[in-house]
Amino acid sequence: MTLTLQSAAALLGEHDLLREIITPDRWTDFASTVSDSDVPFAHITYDSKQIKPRTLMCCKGNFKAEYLTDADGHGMAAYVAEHDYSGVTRAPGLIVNDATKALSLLAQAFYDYPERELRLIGVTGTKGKTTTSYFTHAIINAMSGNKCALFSSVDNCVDGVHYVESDLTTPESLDAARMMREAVDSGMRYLVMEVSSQAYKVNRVYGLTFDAAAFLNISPDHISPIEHPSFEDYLHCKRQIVRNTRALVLGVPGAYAGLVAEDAMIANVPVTTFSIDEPTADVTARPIDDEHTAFMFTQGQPIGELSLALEGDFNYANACAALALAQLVGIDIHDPRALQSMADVRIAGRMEETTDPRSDTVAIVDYAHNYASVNALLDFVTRKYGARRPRITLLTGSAGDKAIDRRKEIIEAAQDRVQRIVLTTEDTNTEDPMAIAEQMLGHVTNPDVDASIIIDRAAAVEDVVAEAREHDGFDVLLLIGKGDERWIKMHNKHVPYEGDSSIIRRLFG
Ligand SMILES: CC(=O)N[C@H]1[C@@H](OP(=O)(O)OP(=O)(O)OC[C@H]2O[C@@H](n3ccc(=O)[nH]c3=O)[C@H](O)[C@@H]2O)O[C@H](CO)[C@@H](O)[C@@H]1O[C@H](C)C(=O)N[C@@H](C)C(=O)N[C@H](CCC(=O)O)C(=O)O
Ligand SMILES: Nc1ncnc2c1ncn2[C@@H]1O[C@H](COP(=O)(O)OP(=O)(O)OP(=O)(O)O)[C@@H](O)[C@H]1O
Repeated sequence: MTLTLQSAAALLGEHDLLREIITPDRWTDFASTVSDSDVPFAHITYDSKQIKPRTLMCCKGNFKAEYLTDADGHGMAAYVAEHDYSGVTRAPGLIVNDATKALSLLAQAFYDYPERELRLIGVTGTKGKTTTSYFTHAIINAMSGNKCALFSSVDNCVDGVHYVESDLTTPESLDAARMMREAVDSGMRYLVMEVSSQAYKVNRVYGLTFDAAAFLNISPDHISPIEHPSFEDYLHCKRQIVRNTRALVLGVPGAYAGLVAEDAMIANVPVTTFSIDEPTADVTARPIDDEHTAFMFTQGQPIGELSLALEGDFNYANACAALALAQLVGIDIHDPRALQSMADVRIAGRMEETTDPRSDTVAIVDYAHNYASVNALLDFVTRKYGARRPRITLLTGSAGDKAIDRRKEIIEAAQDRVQRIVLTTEDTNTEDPMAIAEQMLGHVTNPDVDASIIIDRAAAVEDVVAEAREHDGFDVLLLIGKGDERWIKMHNKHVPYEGDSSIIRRLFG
């Protein structure tokens, strides 16, 4: 399909989004009466700085009229917006009820519906989206000759070769449609994508139907003025994936899993359950040794044994979800290559464990940054190292401007299970890092925990390593929340940072 003003108006009309078309001379319902309405658009964008001749400009979010001041000079052919901008442009405006929904639909049309040429897999949940996406990607690639694209919060890959660091967990709808077209043109036949609650909140996946989607788990997170006003809103947004998929993979037992199963029943969507705790689930994994270094996977009958490079019981749960997803898009998960494809998957900054050659110390760099993940990480440490009675140090901060509850929850998850807490800078953005650290310190109520603040994150990592080296005994250092990221978000900018993983590599040699 070639997108023109006429076809755009028709599409928006079909979805009951079009209010009217505004030109400087008159307002109309009939797109065909607008000049050049049958001439295809050459470009589509949501950023006025990208306008070129014959661009369809989609104005959404905190858009300001002044952004369009030079738009006519740059060749804007038309705009889509919730407001009338005829005061600053002579281009026709498609005025809509909801600009983000319009953007998603128009982007899919502009790029000729690439999602219809891909088997689409979506992964949502509070924790495990990235890991499950990587596992699913690995299985499908192994079984399809590398024909699987990936959109994740770590990076995106549209051609099976190049991985590009991503900005968002779920890309803006227009970027997603463009990357899906690139993926199809590069020969990809599958796409695995993480779907955040924000993606549904701001319509980044509006109009997309997944062939298979996973609802992994849910726990309170992402509640803040710029994300979700309440847990109810967060869960409601995540639940939208159920009615936008042809088949659902559901983690059980789990908070609200019953509600999500009801959603699926109402939407007539078949459910495949997975679990490492509930033996009656469809896909399960059970440890085969006391150390939990390998698990047996089953789906009615045994699938096989697997030892993951990514340790932690929760990663075996993520692997169950990945198997179920892959099967739903036609992969034979009983072929041993499917299971083994996950064995060596590593994700930068997740469960990276390094032993200090100079002392009895293990450092784990991980991306845990809320109650559920800190708890899961500490379960792992207890299981693996508990018998050695380690002195556990948690180095953490918490993000600024968003997910405010994490500041308390991280401390609550950790304070009765660690001996030392060092509070430091995370992506504090427009907030003062010291203020966040002090808030977190204020939540420490266990008098036995030695808690303090070292604001400079690199210095904090160096300090906890030095402390462990001086300590006479076994130490486990948990450096969480930044993974392998080489920047810290401050005042809306990415400020270069050496990275927790690379500081550990430098110190441990
Ligand atoms: C709340 C939210 O979803 N915000 C996203 C949204 O911003 P927005 O539409 O309000 O954009 P804006 O930056 O205010 O600007 C308004 C519009 O003016 C345009 N503009 C701006 C300047 C100019 O000169 N000309 C111009 O046209 C911009 O391109 C934009 O389209 O659209 C932008 C891209 O189009 C996103 O970058 C931005 O994400 C912000 C940065 C963000 O951090 N979002 C977080 C909360 C988020 O989405 N997180 C989730 C993960 C969390 C989870 O796991 O649930 C995620 O999926 O990443
Ligand atoms: N199934 C799970 N249950 C609990 N914790 C998990 C699970 N999977 C991963 N984790 C923990 O959460 C951290 C982040 O994992 P991952 O990146 O896969 O999740 P995510 O949902 O993509 O997270 P985010 O939305 O914060 O980017 C891991 O480093 C680990 O500590």
